[in-house]
Amino acid sequence: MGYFDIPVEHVYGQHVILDYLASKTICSDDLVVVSPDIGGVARARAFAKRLSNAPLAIVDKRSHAHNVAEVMNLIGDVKGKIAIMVDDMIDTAGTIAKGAVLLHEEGG
Ligand SMILES: O=P(O)(O)OC[C@H]1O[C@H](OP(=O)(O)OP(=O)(O)O)[C@H](O)[C@@H]1O
Repeated sequence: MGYFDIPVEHVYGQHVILDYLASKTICSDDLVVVSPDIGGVARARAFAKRLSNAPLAIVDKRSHAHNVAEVMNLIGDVKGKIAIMVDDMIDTAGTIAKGAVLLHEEGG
């Protein structure tokens, strides 16, 4: 698969998380799935569809100039909801942590 010269199987963990959330019997009206950046929208949307078609919200990070702090805006409504952020990887955890702060500020 690109970077390897041996056979590689891509193992998805999504069904484990979906089973866990199903075990919590949370009404889908109380959920919102959040993409922590624009690049993850398709992934988060696919996850939301599998979660009883839960609504979607998106964190839009913008930096208006080099070395200027990012401005984070939320597209969608998380107020009073259980927000589930979906991303493909964590490195420094900056993306997911800043996203969580924003969701909290927005009432999620
Ligand atoms: O834990 P962190 O250090 O924040 O890194 C993880 C983030 O980096 C990647 O996104 P990227 O910044 O490449 O943006 P993209 O997915 O929109 O291309 C990845 O999709 C995560 O969102």
